[in-house]
Amino acid sequence: MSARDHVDSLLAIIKEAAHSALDEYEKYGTPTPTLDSLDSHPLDIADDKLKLKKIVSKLEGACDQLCTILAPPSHTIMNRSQDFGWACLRVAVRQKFADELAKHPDGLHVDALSKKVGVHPMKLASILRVLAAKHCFREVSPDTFANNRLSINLISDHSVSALVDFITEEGQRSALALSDYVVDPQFGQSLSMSETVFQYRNRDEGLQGLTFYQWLQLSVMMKAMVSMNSVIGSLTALHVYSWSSLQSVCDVGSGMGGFSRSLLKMCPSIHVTQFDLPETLALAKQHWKDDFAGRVTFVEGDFFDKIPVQNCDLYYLRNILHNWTDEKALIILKSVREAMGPHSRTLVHDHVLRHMFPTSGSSTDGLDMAPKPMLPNYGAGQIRLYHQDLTMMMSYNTRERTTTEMINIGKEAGLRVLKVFDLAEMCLVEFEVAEK
Ligand SMILES: C[S@@+](CC[C@H](N)C(=O)[O-])C[C@H]1O[C@@H](n2cnc3c(N)ncnc32)[C@H](O)[C@@H]1O
Repeated sequence: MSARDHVDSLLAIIKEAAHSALDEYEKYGTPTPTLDSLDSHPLDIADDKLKLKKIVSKLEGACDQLCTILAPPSHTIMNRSQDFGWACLRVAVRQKFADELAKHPDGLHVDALSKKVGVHPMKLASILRVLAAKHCFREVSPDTFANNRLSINLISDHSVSALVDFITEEGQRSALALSDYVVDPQFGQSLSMSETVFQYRNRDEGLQGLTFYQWLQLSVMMKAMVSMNSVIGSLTALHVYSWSSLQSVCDVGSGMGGFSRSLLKMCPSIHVTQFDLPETLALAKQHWKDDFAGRVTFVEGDFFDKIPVQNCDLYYLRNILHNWTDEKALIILKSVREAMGPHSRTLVHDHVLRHMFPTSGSSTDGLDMAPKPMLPNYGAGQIRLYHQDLTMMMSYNTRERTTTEMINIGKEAGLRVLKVFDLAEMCLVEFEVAEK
């Protein structure tokens, strides 16, 4: 295929995907918002954005591939090495730019904004222009900026704002240390959870031995996790799996119970047991108070020891296995297997690694595959998945798994796979007991 053929095929994919995205917005009887709009569209807050997410993977992947084919390579490499957007987002969130601009929908000059946010007007303008060039905030007249569809997500009470605060600190610091870490004779070759990039860059601070997980203030991580789950559309799982036929669900490593809460709302006859460590459940209970009284039970325990919640219809594990090594993930699944009755099911809800090439037939590991000439894994259309994989490595010395790897660990634990559901960024793998 020539470059011209590639470009023509990519343009056709982009046109078709862009029109499908417009259709998704317009299904709600409301036009697709422009970038200047400050109103939320019903689709922005819908639980089920799976169709749009799949379309956007295609669109982002195809647009990036098209520009990469046509731009001079040095131009592309330079753009990718010099991306300060994350640092500017961090300042915007910390100094509450969007909160102040929300009081001035027609815009505020940097001289006036500077007095409110405590950043020198010249520096403020440079930071805002980096962001506005990528459509976050808009410059309405010289040096006068206003909020737009993206920047309103940075207002402090928006869940995405907490996520930006979290991601732009720890992740970026570790990423900077990565090139030294990988060649360090001790840390670079280690797969121990106590010798990650995180411990490497804090090695003079007496943190050795403390895992990233232990170090994090539980509440900070939990707040960020709630936002993360909403951004990546975790609640889509409610709409692709048949929950209404279930009566009892054990949420294994339930955290703050974000998923259980939505499940209980959607299915009035379900009873949920939240199983987690005592310290996490103590925090979770503060959030739950008496909500759903009689339909939710809290059980403290350690999934490396035993899950004392027997014979539930379903054991649900969201964001659990990926921060443990294969050896530890196997112990967790064996505990789940022990708790399961002959008709119980287990649902693993995790990110899933997609290779750059098809592994069999027309699909990679049972997942959707991008149309040619796109990379089968959607390339830049799934970049967050590869960043997530790197985050797992830098924080825990673990990684995201392919569906085949998940299925194999399940098999070793005595579970047989029933179905894989592709949720665009994450997936659900449903298991039953292998031998009843
Ligand atoms: C990454 S969070 C996921 C929380 C939740 N499933 C979600 O998706 O929002 C991992 C959870 O596993 C729990 N956890 C960690 N070690 C555990 C253990 N040994 N036994 C039970 N739960 C544990 C943590 O307390 C935390 O709530």
